[in-house]
Amino acid sequence: MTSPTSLPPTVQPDPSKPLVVGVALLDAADAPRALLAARRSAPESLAGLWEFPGGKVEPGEEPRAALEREVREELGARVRLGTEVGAPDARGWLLANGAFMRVYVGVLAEGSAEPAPLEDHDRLEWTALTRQDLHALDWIPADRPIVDALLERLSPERLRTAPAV
Ligand SMILES: Nc1nc2c([nH]c(=O)n2[C@H]2C[C@H](O)[C@@H](COP(=O)(O)OP(=O)(O)OP(=O)(O)O)O2)c(=O)[nH]1
Repeated sequence: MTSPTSLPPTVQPDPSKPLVVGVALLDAADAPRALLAARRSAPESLAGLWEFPGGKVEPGEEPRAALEREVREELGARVRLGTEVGAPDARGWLLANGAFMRVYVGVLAEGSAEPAPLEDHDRLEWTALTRQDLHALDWIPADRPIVDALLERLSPERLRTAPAV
């Protein structure tokens, strides 16, 4: 399946949509080499596309707590979250339906189970942190700029001065 590489320019923010949170789950906090990409199994419109594990923040929930919950439910794993992958808009990354998504880097918490595709996904892939390998996946189009921002942030030059997580 092929998908467009960018969002249509007509997407408008929709404040009625709940915030979405996603994790850029790395294999290591120091000198990471791989990112866990997850392939959606539903709904039909998104099935087969790759994404950052996560989901919608529930009313009254704090974004990071929501993300820890989503990772527990979807992957059966516990994460240690780091800082946010900064978006051009303070509200987060604009998605195709007008919702915003905030993305945090993270690693598996000590003693966590290995992630498994328990809910919403049919495949998980530890993918090399290279432009070529990451963009070879058929991402939800709105996620491609986030992949680029992540690669920029994890560039060797940046990692020399700031830890990944
Ligand atoms: N989790 C996630 N959702 C994304 C990404 N990119 C993107 O456009 N989305 C969209 C897809 C969905 O419309 C929405 C997230 O919904 P979801 O189905 O993952 O949320 P959820 O787990 O809370 O599910 P539900 O309660 O609605 O069933 O954000 C991404 O990288 N990760």
